[in-house]
Amino acid sequence: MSQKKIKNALISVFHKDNLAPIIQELNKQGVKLFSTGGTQKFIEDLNIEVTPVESLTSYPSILGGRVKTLHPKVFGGILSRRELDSDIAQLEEYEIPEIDLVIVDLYPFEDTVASGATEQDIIEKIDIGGISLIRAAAKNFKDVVIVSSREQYADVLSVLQKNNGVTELADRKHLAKLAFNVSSHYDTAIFNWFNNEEEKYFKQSITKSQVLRYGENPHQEGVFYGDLDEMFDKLHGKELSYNNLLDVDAAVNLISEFSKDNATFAILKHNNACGLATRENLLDAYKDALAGDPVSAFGGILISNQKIDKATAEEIHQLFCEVVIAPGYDADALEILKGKKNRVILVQKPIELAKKQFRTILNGVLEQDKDLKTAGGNDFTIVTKKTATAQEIKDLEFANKLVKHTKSNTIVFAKNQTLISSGTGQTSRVDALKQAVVKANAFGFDLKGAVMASDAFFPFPDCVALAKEAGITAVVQPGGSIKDQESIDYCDANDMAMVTTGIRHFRH
Ligand SMILES: NC(=O)c1ncn([C@@H]2O[C@H](COP(=O)(O)O)[C@@H](O)[C@H]2O)c1NC=O
Repeated sequence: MSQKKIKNALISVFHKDNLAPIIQELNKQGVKLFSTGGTQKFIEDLNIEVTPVESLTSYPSILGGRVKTLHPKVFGGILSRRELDSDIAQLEEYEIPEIDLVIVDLYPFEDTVASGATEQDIIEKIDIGGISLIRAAAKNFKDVVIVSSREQYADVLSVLQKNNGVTELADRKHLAKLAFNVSSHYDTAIFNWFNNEEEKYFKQSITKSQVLRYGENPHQEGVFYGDLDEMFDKLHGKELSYNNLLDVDAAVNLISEFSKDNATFAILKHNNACGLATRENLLDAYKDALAGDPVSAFGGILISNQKIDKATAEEIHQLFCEVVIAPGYDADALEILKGKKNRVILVQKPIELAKKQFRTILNGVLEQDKDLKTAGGNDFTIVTKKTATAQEIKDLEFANKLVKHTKSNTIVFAKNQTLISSGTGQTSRVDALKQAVVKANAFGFDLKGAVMASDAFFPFPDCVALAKEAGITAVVQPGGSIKDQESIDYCDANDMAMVTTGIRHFRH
């Protein structure tokens, strides 16, 4: 029979918030309530009759709460198949009541780990009875309703109200699916807490998702697994697409390199910056970022490290751009930016970015630590006779931050805290350099006095020679080539400064 009326319910929840309405509804419908210690007290405080689970099991809660519902009288009532005469006969024989509804909210394992609790506290927050109740009730969804999270209370309440406690098979099966989502997520979190040794296993569980319009191209389906609301407040515009999300990721990672004390604006296309500038004020930072490559900026992703004001918004509004990201917007600035219906406007919340990266390859997954190292001026080793000037050092730092967030092979030219041009994602470093020169020339930039950053070492002195020809006066690179000295000798012979960082920034 697909329709079931609830007669008996077992309620055992850690967080008691939002529980009252559902308890009151069950009471109204004459459902008999069984419950564990704290939950029982909560129900009693509502002046609602409740039977302690101990009087069902004839056992007290023991071992400090480690065993309270783990008993055949509880699990028999949940797992019995109502259509099987032998199961029903056994329930009668052992005086086990059928339990048709189970509400559980598990011990907060993840929050406990995140709080920096001791190992013993964490272990005590591994819920055993609750997870068993969830799995048992979900397995027997044909007869039992399982509510496995506080987030489901509102939906379940409206189903109960609508049908006076009668549930449909489809609803119960859906709740069973949600229950296994909860239990598998919970066990993944526990496993990953243990999974810190040499022998690694890949297990991730993300319970939030967003179906995207399509993937990278319209013929590909796409889904984002994660919680965008945790990172951004979306104030305006259409849904973010798969490609938008990749650009947004690149943008927030790039901008995280720059201190909020100085206004910095970046424009990205296809995950690479095509404009970046740090200035005294945001308007200038935006204008100079745009000047870097106004052609590529069309349809780009814009990100600022400071609140966007009206003057900057007026300039941005002239440009067709897909997404604007900032820590905030002045009210008049926001009104201007909302002037384009589809333009996505995001407020970036101050949350920490993930420290691990995963990507699928072949028939598996690659994992690595995120590239979180950035060399500052103090980490630079000057390897040439000529020292870089104070301004060049600032520009070298700037260019080196940028190179780290650009597809390899890459060469970045910068001057006065502005991206002049870059060569991105080329199969040879020389080609990346040539591309950067062509782009700088195309937009009328004078490379005289500009600096150059390279994501990896120079295997030959050809790059510094081409850079010299273009007008570059100082270079930053990781170093480490067996032929480093040839590039250094070239710089020494040609009045150029070179610094090394010891940190390679490949980005494949
Ligand atoms: N040990 C058991 O048999 C057991 N049965 C239910 N729990 C959990 O106990 C909590 C509720 O406890 P209380 O009602 O006493 O506040 C819930 O998070 C539930 O998942 C148990 N605790 C942990 O394993």
